[in-house]
Amino acid sequence: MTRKTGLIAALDTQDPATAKAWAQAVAPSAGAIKLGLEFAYAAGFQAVADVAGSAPLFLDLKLHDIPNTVGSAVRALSHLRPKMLTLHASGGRAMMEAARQACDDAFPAHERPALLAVTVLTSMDDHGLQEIGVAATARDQVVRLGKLAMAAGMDGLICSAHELAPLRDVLGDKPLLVTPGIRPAGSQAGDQKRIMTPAQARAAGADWIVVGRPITQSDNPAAAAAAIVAELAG
Ligand SMILES: O=c1ccn([C@@H]2O[C@H](COP(=O)(O)O)[C@@H](O)[C@H]2O)c(=O)[nH]1
Repeated sequence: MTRKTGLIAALDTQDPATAKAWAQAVAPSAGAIKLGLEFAYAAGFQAVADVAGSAPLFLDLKLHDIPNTVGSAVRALSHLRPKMLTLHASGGRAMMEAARQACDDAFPAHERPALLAVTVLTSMDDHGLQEIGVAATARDQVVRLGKLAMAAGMDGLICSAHELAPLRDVLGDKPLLVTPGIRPAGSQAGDQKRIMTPAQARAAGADWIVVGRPITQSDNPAAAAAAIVAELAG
């Protein structure tokens, strides 16, 4: 199956004016903008709504709490009409099912966000997993949590590009697979551990790649985003 891989630009800042400027800069290239914990905590949800006004919103709040609280949080977020919303698969089946139910209740059918379960953060490697008591490799843990998330009714998964092939082998074409940890050749990995270039992620079968600092910390965010999209098309 041939996939078209889209770009989601991660706008990690605390400043609404900066986020708006970046959103405008990447608008010709990005299929969605990602606002997450840093921006929501610093600027508030009205600012999230303002910045997202003109672009599809990937709301990366990585919900992780007891089922009742996560379900209520999904209901409380419904006015933002995100295109995608994240939660942690490690919160377990009942938590994800509560999010699914809340989403189906609180959103009109044609405006339901894709619920995406974070499997293993792309900043973690096998050693980092061992430190928190997970003996499995990152790859095996991603597949284990990916299967659980899809059984709990999630629409897709957040994973690194390294796990795309094993996930497709086990879960097929249905899940929306979204990969942060993307670094164009020559850019700094920073805190990301499981990385690939945009072209490698596309070849591996990503539906979306998420790119933040290589765009926002460049001298020209519009050109950086356009170069990534050109790499995806090439
Ligand atoms: O496993 C995950 C889940 C989410 N993220 C988010 O993606 C962006 C990546 O930003 P970069 O600057 O390109 O590293 C960031 O907002 C994370 O919160 C992730 O990196 N890994």
